[in-house]
Order: sequence, then C-alpha cells, then structure tokens
Amino acid sequence: MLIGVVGPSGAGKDTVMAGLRAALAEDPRFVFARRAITRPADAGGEDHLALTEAEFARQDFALQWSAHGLRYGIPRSIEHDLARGRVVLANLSRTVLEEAAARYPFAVLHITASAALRAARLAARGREEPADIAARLSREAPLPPGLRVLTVMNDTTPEAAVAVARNYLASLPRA
Ligand SMILES: Nc1ncnc2c1ncn2[C@@H]1O[C@H](COP(=O)(O)OP(=O)(O)OP(=O)(O)O)[C@@H](O)[C@H]1O
Ligand SMILES: O=P(O)(O)OC[C@H]1O[C@H](OP(=O)(O)O)[C@H](O)[C@@H]1O
Repeated sequence: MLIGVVGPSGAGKDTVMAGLRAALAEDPRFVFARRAITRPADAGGEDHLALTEAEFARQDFALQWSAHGLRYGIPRSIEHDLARGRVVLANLSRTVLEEAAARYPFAVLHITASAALRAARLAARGREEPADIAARLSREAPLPPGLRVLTVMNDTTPEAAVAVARNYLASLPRA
C-alpha cells in the first residue's frame, strides 16, 4: 500500500516522516520513497535526489507534480516495493491524491497544524525567503473526498505526532 503524506507547508510532514523512519528502521515492511526535486541538494530538509529541469524532464516517474516553482517526482521503484507487499510512504502533493488512489492501493496521512504555528515554524526553518514563505502559507489544496485519510494535528511535540501516525500505520490492512 502507498501512503501519501500530505498537508500544508510547515505542518511537519518531513519531521513526522523522519520520526517514522527512525521508529520503523528495523521493520522491513516499511519503505520511504526518496523524492526527486529540482531543488539544490544542499537546500536543507529531506535527503532528495537533486535534478536540473532537463534531467527531471528525461525521467519516468510514478507520480510527479509542480509546486512552489519546483518539480517533484516519486521514483518508479516504488511500484516494485508495492508489488512485494511493502508499505511505501511518500511525501506527496495534495494535488496528486486522486491519481495516486486510482493507480495504487492507497491511504493518506494528513499532517496539519494551525496557521500561526506553521508561520512560526517556516520562519524559524529559514529554508525559503519571506515572500516564498508567505506564498506557502496561503497555498490551499483541499483533500479530495472518498479517500482513506488519517489527520494528525502536529501541534504539540513531534514525538506525539509520530506516535499517532505510527498507530495508524499499524492499523492498516496487510497487503
Ligand atoms: N511538533 C513540532 N514542534 C515544533 N517544531 C516542529 C514540529 N514539527 C515540525 N517542526 C518544525 O517546523 C518546521 C517545518 O517542519 P517540516 O519541514 O517537517 O514541515 P513540512 O510540512 O515538511 O513543510 P514543507 O511542506 O514546507 O516542506 C521544521 O523546522 C521542523 O523542525
Ligand atoms: O501544497 P501541496 O500541493 O499539497 O504540496 C506541494 C509541495 O509542497 C511540499 O513540498 P516541499 O517539501 O515543501 O518543497 C509537498 O511535499 C509538495 O511537494
């Protein structure tokens, strides 16, 4: 099953995924997709595959989208993992959820937090310039209806959010 980790900028998707990755490191059932992004490798945050626009255009991805002036792709290799019954976690855009659900066994892990907390977190993170942060905070993308969704309110500690997300993963049907 593919788990799309989504939510507004600053909610804590990367943070919760990093916590899950550490918590599930010994469990071979779980795989974390490495994204390709047209963002420099040293920009901070996740360990992504940094591609130029030209390199990105030549790749064949399982899922891809554009946001924040960047291109994002999920590698085809997830299909091999899914075929072997793995649970694949991937940080996705909310705009590709219907496509993902149409193509793969799929559930959503929706990470969110209040607008005030997200604003403070993005400012403290410092990965983007203030104008980009403002654009990120105002970006809205509703979740499509009819999907299996767990919403995690990441408004206390990262550990608490990771624990809720981990319980959700444990509750999912085995492939
Ligand atoms: N529960 C929390 N308490 C305090 N700080 C947090 C918490 N969760 C995340 N953060 C911090 O908030 C910032 C944003 O988190 P993160 O990068 O994980 O968000 P994101 O949803 O992946 O955002 P984006 O979509 O912009 O990449 C990071 O600096 C992170 O360390
Ligand atoms: O707003 P939506 O479309 O859900 O997400 C748009 C993009 O923003 C985030 O990327 P980043 O890691 O913050 O660059 C998401 O992971 C996604 O790639």
